Amino acid sequence: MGCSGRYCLLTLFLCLVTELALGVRVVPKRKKEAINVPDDQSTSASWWQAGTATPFRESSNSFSSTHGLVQTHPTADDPFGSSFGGIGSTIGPSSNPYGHSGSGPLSGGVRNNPLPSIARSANGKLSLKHLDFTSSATAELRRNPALSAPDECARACRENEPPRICYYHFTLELYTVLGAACQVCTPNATNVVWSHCQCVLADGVERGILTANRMLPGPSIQVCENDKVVIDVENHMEGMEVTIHWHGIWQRGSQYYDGVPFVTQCPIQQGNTFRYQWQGNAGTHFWHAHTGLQKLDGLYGSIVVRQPPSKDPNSHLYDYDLTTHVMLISDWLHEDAAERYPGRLAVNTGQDPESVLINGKGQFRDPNTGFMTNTPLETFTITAGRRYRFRMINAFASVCPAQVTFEGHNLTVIATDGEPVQPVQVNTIISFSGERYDFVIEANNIPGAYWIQVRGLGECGIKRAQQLGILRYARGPYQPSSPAPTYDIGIPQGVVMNPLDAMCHIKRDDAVCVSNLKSAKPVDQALLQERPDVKIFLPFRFHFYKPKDLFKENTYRNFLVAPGGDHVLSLVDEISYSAPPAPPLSQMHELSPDLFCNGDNRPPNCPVDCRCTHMIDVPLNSIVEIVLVDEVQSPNLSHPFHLHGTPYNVIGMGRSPDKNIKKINLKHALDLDRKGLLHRQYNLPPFKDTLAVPNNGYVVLRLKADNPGYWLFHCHFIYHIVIGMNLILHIGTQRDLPPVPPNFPRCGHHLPSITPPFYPIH
Ligand SMILES: NCCC(=O)NCCc1ccc(O)c(O)c1
Repeated sequence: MGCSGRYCLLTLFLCLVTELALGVRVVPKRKKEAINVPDDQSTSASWWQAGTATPFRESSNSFSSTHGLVQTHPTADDPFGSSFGGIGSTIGPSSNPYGHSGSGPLSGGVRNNPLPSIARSANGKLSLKHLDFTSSATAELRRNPALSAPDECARACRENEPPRICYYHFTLELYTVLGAACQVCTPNATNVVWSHCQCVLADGVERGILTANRMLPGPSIQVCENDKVVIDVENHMEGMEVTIHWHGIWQRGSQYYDGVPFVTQCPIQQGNTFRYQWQGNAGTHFWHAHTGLQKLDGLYGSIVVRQPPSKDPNSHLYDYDLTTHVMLISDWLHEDAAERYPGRLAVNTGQDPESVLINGKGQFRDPNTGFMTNTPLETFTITAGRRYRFRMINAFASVCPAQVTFEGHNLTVIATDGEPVQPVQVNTIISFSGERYDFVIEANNIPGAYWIQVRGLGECGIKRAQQLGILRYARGPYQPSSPAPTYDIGIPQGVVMNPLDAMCHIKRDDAVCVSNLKSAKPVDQALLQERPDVKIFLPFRFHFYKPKDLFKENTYRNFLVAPGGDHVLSLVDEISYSAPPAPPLSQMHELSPDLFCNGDNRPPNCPVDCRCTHMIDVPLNSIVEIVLVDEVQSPNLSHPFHLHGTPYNVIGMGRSPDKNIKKINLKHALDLDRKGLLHRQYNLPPFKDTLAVPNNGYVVLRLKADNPGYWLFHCHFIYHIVIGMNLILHIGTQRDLPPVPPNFPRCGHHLPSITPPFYPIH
């Protein structure tokens, strides 16, 4: 059964046994030419056959496939056609239950199918596999004819087309990378079995994970602007509660479905299903768990809300906007994220990831043995002469910035965090947890295969975490001809989008700061008046505990053991956020006002133990300015702050102009502001919802508070969230909110009065 190679399935399992001591599943180093199994081949078991040539593909330039889904336009370069205006057909998941190609472990064979709303499998039967793995999803779609399936929603968007209701069902489970499902996904298996393959490969290293629908990333949501998106989240994670946040979706009118635990909802209990529903604002977004550390264990996936080309100011810059050209990058551990929290002192210290994944794929070189896994790398296919919109999502959870570079190709940035910007051409993009960058790649090089490098920067430099992918021209070779870039000898970086030095005000041609970007859509003039209605300075830092203060008897203070062994707590405006026992959005009247605090109203025990629900009230429709000031005393960190509910405009960004100031702080920032020395520029400041505050620097943000609700504003690093680097921006009053949905789940303490014991009954 496909076990013809030198390393058949059985051998591999023997390898596993011998490698158990390492806890790492590795395969012997392969001949160089076999490093990257083209992902179109991953319908075969070729990735198991380490070291062997891949017979029918290495020499083949055709689209034909010996099994699985068949390319229906075998002679065309690019079978997408151009009948859908500037967008091109948006396809891929149409024949793939995994959502975009990258999300399915063995996807790729389904790439480039033209736009049928229901895919045909090789045997010609209509395939319903996109519906879900669960019969409940299929049942819901059958029951309600108003609902559209994922593949029907992932389409080219047209003006005047009626909106759809797009239905998704996520089943969340504890699961395994390289579990026994991977034995089922063998060659010669029928297409149906392959299509339902539940094998998660990640970087080829075995571990326990959390999954939605047994995929990594989880299902991709790809819809058109104005579609209604309905997601039933069924929690089957043993002993875990969960919420899912739809990062970048504003939730106007659907405040209850923002997915922040104890802010907008009670977490979904094990065994329960919670129905999220919202209408998406256009752009590249993503979803992820917002509870605990679950996101880092695999609970994330892409969201793309497309528009008719006429509504995108940059649509003339690209020919195709394919479902398969979503690039979700994530950092990856080889153990549960909770193993690093609060943090260990001897082995596996700190929270830095071992690895990086591109659409859940990658390879890993074991630093102890030098052995490298041979799992498939993500491959994006393009055709010479065409221009492609790529949608990059930084789903990192750790503190590492990510640097993305494409060999031999410029990147024209056209949007960030879902919002269009005037195009700028760069060669490499540095992004932080929670950011999205959309860029255009023109297939203008020699048709071949080119490396994609994603390098973890900052603390990730210690373990040299990186990942590779391949940009491949249709009908060209599958393997890049150049040597694989390494961490230390990478693809030349050229012009950098988002340089870490944040030198944004000098003229330079080697970098573009976020604050240099110009919005490609108009900015409300009211936002740009000199005096905002509300101005909020928010310094943030760590509190470094002395261990003897931290471990006092009868105290249980929150902390993280940072990579250097420091025990730290997060403070925003000297307050460490702790969640209330029930969400203010739905149960405010039951919450004691004493729980809440802010800079004007800190609890009496501050700063010694300053934990409370940090909440700042701003009036509905006010113009708000927020100045974030990095008071963190560590040279390596820039903290990305994400705002729920509404985007902000980036008015300014920088560092102290005073060379004598070694470390910026609130007092100095106030001083600079008084002197008019905080950089502000009002000419089309870009919209963002996640922005890294430069190390030892500041950012100036503006927003119109016109979406009432309780919106979390926080550092997007997952281990900083759990030690309190959050606050709630409360816009408007209870009266401004839509009513609590009927039967909305409730939570809170159970502290009844203590009743006296019964008299014993004889
Ligand atoms: N006196 C400098 C030492 C220092 O800054 N130590 C903490 C840095 C830190 C904190 C939290 C993290 O999550 C992290 O990765 C690194």
